[in-house]
Amino acid sequence: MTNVAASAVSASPGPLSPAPLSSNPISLTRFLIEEQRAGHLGPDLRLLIEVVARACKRISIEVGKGALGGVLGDAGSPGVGSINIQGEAQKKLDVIANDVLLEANAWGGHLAGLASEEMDHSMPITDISPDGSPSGNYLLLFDPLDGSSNIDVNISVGTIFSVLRCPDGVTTPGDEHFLQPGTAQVAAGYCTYGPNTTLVLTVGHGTHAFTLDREVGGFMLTTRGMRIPEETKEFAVNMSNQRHWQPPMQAYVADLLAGSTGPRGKDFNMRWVASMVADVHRILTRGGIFSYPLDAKCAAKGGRLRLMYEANPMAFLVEQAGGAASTGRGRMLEVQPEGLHQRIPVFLGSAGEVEVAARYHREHGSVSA
Ligand SMILES: O=P(O)(O)OC[C@H]1O[C@](O)(COP(=O)(O)O)[C@@H](O)[C@@H]1O
Ligand SMILES: [Mg+2]
Ligand SMILES: [Mg+2]
Repeated sequence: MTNVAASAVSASPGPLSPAPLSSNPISLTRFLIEEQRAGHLGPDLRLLIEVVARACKRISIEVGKGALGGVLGDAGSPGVGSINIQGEAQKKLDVIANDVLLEANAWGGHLAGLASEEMDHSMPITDISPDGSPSGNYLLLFDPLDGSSNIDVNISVGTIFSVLRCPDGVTTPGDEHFLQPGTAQVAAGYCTYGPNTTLVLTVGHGTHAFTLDREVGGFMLTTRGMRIPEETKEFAVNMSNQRHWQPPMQAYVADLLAGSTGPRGKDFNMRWVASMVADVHRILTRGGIFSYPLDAKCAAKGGRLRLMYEANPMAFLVEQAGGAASTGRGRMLEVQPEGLHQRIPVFLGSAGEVEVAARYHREHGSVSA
């Protein structure tokens, strides 16, 4: 059978022609089987990732319903609302996405336990599985819907996840068993629900992107081995927090803003989606630095972003794409977590620029969290 799209492309070569469509796209399933054959993951982890990907597909459908599906707005009853463990108002889609991930993983997620940004404590799978037994040896952590503040205005949101091993001999894991440094992650990924739905994944052998083919109903490999350029002229930060920043961040951003007239000797552009998934996806695609530093507003909590649900999985993905991830004081993945919902300052993206930000932290006084 002729691939009509491919032949149409090849009939009009030229500098503006899109790349020819592959006539034989690689599905997520086939990719994972190839990774298993290469010894990069075992069958249980492969199936666990398939379950999470299916859940993300389901969340994508829910997000896509928008105002027509009654999924926008706050969770809870009108005027009362619902507050999560983070002290943040929950959106209906925060709750829906969390429920989708819980249900998917209770029915065969190959897990011993899971933890969610939206839940006070972790949950052993024995509490939710149909037959009351753990179904595997892994621990799954997720931010079911990242960028909640963007849901109602139709801007990209996403799901972030991280997979750890359940410690040997533990069949009913508690919160303490999840407190492993990011270097212990065996897989991490996110799914962005934007103009298209893209799943970005690492099992420790590169970072790869899959786009949801809505006609086929599955994720197809669209970028094998994402690479973040080492240098950049683009930064992402919530500038409205500027007056609350500490001296190192004040100095760093002042020099970025000074551009070609300052010590950096080049002009920088700024982007801020306010959905970490979307900002990180841009950086994985074309480079840049993403930062959420410590500021006076979040200092008591240790930072704004969550170590276990946001910073660690993104740090793993970024490092696997040749980038770097830091707290400003050290490598993100080496932080020993002290709490399931711990927060942390984040600098990640192009390795050269992350090192520059870390240097400002070394040279302009210490960060106090
Ligand atoms: O409100 P701000 O300061 O722009 O913060 C935006 C940050 O908060 C987050 O939305 C937090 O995620 P949640 O929506 O999961 O709470 C990040 O995605 C994003 O980088
Ligand atoms: Mg989030
Ligand atoms: Mg969230």
